[in-house]
Amino acid sequence: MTKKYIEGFTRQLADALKIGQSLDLVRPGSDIRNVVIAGMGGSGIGANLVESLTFGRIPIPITVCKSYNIPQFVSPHTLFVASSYSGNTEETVAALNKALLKRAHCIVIASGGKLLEIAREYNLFYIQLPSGSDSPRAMLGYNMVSLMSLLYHTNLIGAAFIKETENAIEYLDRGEKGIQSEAELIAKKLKGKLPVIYCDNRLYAMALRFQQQLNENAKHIAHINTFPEMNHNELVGWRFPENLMPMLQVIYLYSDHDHERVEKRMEICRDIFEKKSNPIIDVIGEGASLLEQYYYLIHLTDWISFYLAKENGVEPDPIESIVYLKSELDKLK
Ligand SMILES: O=P(O)(O)OC[C@H]1O[C@](O)(CO)[C@@H](O)[C@@H]1O
Repeated sequence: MTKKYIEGFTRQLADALKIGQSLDLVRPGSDIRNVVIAGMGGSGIGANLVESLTFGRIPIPITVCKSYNIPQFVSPHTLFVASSYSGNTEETVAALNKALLKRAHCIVIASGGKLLEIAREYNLFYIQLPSGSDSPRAMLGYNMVSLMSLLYHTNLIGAAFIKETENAIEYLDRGEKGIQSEAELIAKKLKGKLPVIYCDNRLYAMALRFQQQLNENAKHIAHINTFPEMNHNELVGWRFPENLMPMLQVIYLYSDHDHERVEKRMEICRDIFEKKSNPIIDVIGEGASLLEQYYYLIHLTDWISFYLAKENGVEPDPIESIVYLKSELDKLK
């Protein structure tokens, strides 16, 4: 993911809002009983983030689908969104085809490819994203805002996300320099270490985005887990292998929506982790609402992955191992 996309994150959000506001979606009606969003990698993470942001706030379940298969419950009462920037990712295309067979209410988000062909063939509603990027992970702003716009136009969420996105754009633009310097400092601390990202379960999708960006941009392995679940298992594993302990670098991600008991748990565990490894890096979401804090954390952690790529002496854009994997898979078709 090239630098210009990280720099352009707020412009992307602003553009995505315009696209979202101009949608002329025929409402599926009140018979929608669940939402399923299919997407992989850089296009799937937007679904995780939106699912997490809406958790406890919308009356029907959202399920994220990251495979060739779809849940058995998909039916004409399902709002099924197939999201793939290229429109050609085989798992997402397969999932959409299965949802069509189940007569789900299908919608496509893509810049082109097979998904748009299917959308046109079946007369599905679609959001066409601007083409030109070869990194779907760089289009997260479009992806998230498109998904929230769809939920808004189908009456599943209110309009608050629009104002919150506008607030975040202003806040991030004002704080850009500070965000970059903080990211650079954190990246230096991560060099040569295994990042272990912990947070409240509420921020799971955010930790996943951070992990994926470290993987693809910095070519760096990372581990994530959430509180309180990790207190019931992983905590006990903080003993072996002994020679790995000094290489672990714990990063705590925070939002002000973290559960108060989780905050206490994280503080008790701080001592345990710091005795075994390095002082914990605290990364705190800034902004008034959870969505604003998510945008802040996305932007900051994108920059961390960019600076860690620099520290590692690699280009953030290419994903050679994935290209190799896909070419090998193609031979087996
Ligand atoms: O958004 P798309 O085009 O479906 O791509 C999904 C994922 O597939 C890849 O293009 C390759 O696996 C990733 O870079 C990307 O995150």
